[in-house]
Amino acid sequence: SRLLPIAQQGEIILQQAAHAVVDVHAPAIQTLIDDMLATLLAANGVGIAAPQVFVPLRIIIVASRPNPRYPDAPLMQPLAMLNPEICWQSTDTYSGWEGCLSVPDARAPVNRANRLQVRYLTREGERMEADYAGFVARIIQHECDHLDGILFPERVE
Ligand SMILES: O=C(O)C[C@@H](Cc1ccccc1)[C@H](O)SCc1ccccc1
Ligand SMILES: [Zn+2]
Repeated sequence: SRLLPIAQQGEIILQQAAHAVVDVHAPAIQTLIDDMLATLLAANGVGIAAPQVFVPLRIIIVASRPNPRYPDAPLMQPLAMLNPEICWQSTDTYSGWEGCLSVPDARAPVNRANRLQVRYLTREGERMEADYAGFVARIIQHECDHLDGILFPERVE
């Protein structure tokens, strides 16, 4: 895997909507997922979206782990979600600190839905639908915002 450059706030790619993946099995897609994972881990992130590595595709990786701000965050195997769609989210929201690999040195409290249901394709092309809550739901909302060109400072009230 390669470490990819991470787009910083101001790059137009971060403000654009990304395109759906058509062929999940394409070698270039599989390589991109591996490179996004390596880049995410090297940057100590808990999530990353393809536009952040200058690729306008609807691919995110969710990789929650306990961290100073969220010591009780679940430790999970990094999960690639292709063409993710949040198909339901709770009206109850909660505020939590967020950061962003594309907005360095910024931390702010953001209100996010506490629970959600997301439909996506796995990297093997399997259709999945799953429920998430808490910090993992927060990461998913943050990453799906990236796919629509939205950065977390735009969510700060
Ligand atoms: O830039 C990104 O998308 C990755 C963010 C993901 C994130 C979303 C919501 C809340 C926290 C993080 C990076 O992981 S920022 C680094 C980080 C890691 C753990 C906790 C907070 C911030
Ligand atoms: Zn981000």
